[in-house]
Amino acid sequence: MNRKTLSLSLYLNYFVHGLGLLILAQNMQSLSQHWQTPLATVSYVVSGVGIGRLLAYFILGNLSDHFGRKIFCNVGMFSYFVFFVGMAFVTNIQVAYGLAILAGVANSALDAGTYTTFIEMGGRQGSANVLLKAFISAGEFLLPLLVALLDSNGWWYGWSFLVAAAVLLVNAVLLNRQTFPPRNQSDPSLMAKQQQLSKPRRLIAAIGLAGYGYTSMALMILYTQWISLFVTKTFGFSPVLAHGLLSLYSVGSICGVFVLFWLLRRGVAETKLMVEMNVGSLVALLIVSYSSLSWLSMLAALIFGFTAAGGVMQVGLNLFIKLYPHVKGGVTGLYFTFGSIASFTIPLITGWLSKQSLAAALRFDLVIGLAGVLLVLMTALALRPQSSLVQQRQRINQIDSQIVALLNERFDTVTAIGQLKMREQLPILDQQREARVLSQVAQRSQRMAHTPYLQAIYQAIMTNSRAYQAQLHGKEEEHD
Ligand SMILES: O=C(O)C(=O)C[C@]1(C(=O)O)C=C[C@@H](O)C=C1
Repeated sequence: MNRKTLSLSLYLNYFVHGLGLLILAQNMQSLSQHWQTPLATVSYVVSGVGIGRLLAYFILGNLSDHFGRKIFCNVGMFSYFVFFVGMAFVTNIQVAYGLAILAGVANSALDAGTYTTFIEMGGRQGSANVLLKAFISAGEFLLPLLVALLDSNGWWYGWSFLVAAAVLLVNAVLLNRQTFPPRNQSDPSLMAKQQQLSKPRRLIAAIGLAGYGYTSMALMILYTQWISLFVTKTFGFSPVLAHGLLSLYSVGSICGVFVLFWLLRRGVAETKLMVEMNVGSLVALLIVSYSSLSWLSMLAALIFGFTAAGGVMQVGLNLFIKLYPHVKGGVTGLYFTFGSIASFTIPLITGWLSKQSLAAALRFDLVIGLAGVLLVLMTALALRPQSSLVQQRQRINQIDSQIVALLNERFDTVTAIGQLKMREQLPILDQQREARVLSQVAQRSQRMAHTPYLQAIYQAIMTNSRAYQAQLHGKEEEHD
């Protein structure tokens, strides 16, 4: 496996994905003319992408755990290829909707194949996954320029689709020459950490992270959808400044990716980063929501992009994958399904809130930001390193709960034997049987040093079994 070439190829797919994310929205006018339909119909077609994601993420993520990552990178590339070429020529709305769904499937397949591969390559803290965000942003940055270039020269809009398809074609050759790292392999130190974590803690962290899959996506979507309108109507900002707050957010986001990548490489704890970034984005959002000072809003927009869209969502996913290293694909699918639910529900919720006021719609992002902070705090607390005494005692608690359940079962059997003995008028004490039980304990014991202690414990158990049987006998006799 040539790590550099494989990484480059995986990154290149995300550049194309960045083009794909905006290509329909940026070509709405041309598509509506070509299809001879109103803009609203084109917008309806765009919603197909979200449906495709929602349908595919979980399924494809799990399948990638069984069939390997490479197949899913290929499925993603092929589906995107069909989408780009098909969308350039299609005239039928139903087919266009089908192609949009396919783009959502392509996105899911690429994620199932790529995020998992980067973790399996074993880079420090999965920092490579954060860099994927930079390639997405590069695609999102270049696409509007490409569309504008075609438009200003009066060239066919379909070229923007074919450029994306061509990059994919070249990359398919590049990617298929590479071998992928073994699937679901786990770093032994990671496994040890994961085993030390008690089940309830892992579950709490998993709930926190799944919730964060929703809030992290919702936070970004809501801001990008409403910020420009909100500041224009609420504070009377000029259109240039209003759009500038979105551009500054993008600039902040790209800077954030590189800083986050660097911090993760230096070994900064992921949970610490997530808490700090989320608190930072909540503060920045508070300023954007309430400040009418333009310079302050600009600064806050930059910080918000840096902290909310600088790859912190990817850090959450890395953490989640490391909690369940045997099902990396399934976890990726689950995390992004929550993200897709956010993309689907936020426009609906905020659309409804905007009827009340634009401020209500944008400020709803504060509620989401606060929920995000609480979820990452919950995750960080669950994952915090524990003193070894506390940790070992927790392990003992787990073992004890299993032992007690087994002892209950043993006592149920002792009860049954006691009743049989009473019916057949046999004595409670059976010394031969007790000697046999003790010798079996010695045979089964895996540590010689433990054996006499285990036998003493068993002797105590049997003495108590007899006491229990005698008490039952007493009760039975009372009844008689
Ligand atoms: O096997 C029996 O006869 C039991 O009653 C069970 C049991 C035990 O706890 O294992 C209890 C008392 C006897 O002296 C021997 C064994």
